[in-house]
Amino acid sequence: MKDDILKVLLTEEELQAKVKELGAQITEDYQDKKLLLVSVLKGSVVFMADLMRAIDTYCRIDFMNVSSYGSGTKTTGTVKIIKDLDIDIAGYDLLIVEDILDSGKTLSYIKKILMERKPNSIKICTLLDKPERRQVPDIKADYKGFIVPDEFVVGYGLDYAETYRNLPYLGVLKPEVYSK
Ligand SMILES: O=P(O)(O)OC[C@H]1O[C@H](OP(=O)(O)OP(=O)(O)O)[C@H](O)[C@@H]1O
Ligand SMILES: Nc1nc2[nH]cnc2c(=O)[nH]1
Ligand SMILES: [Mg+2]
Repeated sequence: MKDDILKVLLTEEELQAKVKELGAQITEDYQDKKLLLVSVLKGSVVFMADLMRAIDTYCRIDFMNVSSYGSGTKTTGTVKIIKDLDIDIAGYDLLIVEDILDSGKTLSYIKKILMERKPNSIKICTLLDKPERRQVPDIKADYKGFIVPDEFVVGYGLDYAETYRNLPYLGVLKPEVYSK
């Protein structure tokens, strides 16, 4: 698997340090709130698992599965709900946890449908932001780890054709991997 990586963009240490920083900020901001962390499957699970342990205040967690990329590297533009939340979110302070904000279609769709359910507040925490590829201009992250260049990145939860999610770092694949 390592042989498929062209370059490492963010090391395991850099990722872990940033997650600690984000967790500390969220801990401070949500002291007197009813925090519900909403992880968007599957990409955000690795970040979510680390982030929730870096947060030192009361919180609950829930998961939603939405998919728009299929097995390719380009958004299909259509976001589908595959699994909805279990919890009724009325009265909660939601923090949507995402691995990457790219075209913005996934997060703008999720934010819109969750706002209709009248939570107390909704904010977005994304580990990665790829602003050069944005198609929905008004979607912004309230907490952001790193800005990444316009390249398809894998690892730390992010996949190519459902593979590479288990890499502990973030990297870019060699071009020949896509023609396999
Ligand atoms: O800003 P966007 O262009 O919408 O892209 C971001 C979304 O794309 C990926 O999910 P994907 O739909 O590939 O599913 P996955 O999380 O299961 O990999 C990623 O995890 C984000 O959720
Ligand atoms: N794996 C992966 N999924 C994405 N979804 C949106 N952008 C990306 C990306 O750069 N990599
Ligand atoms: Mg995702």
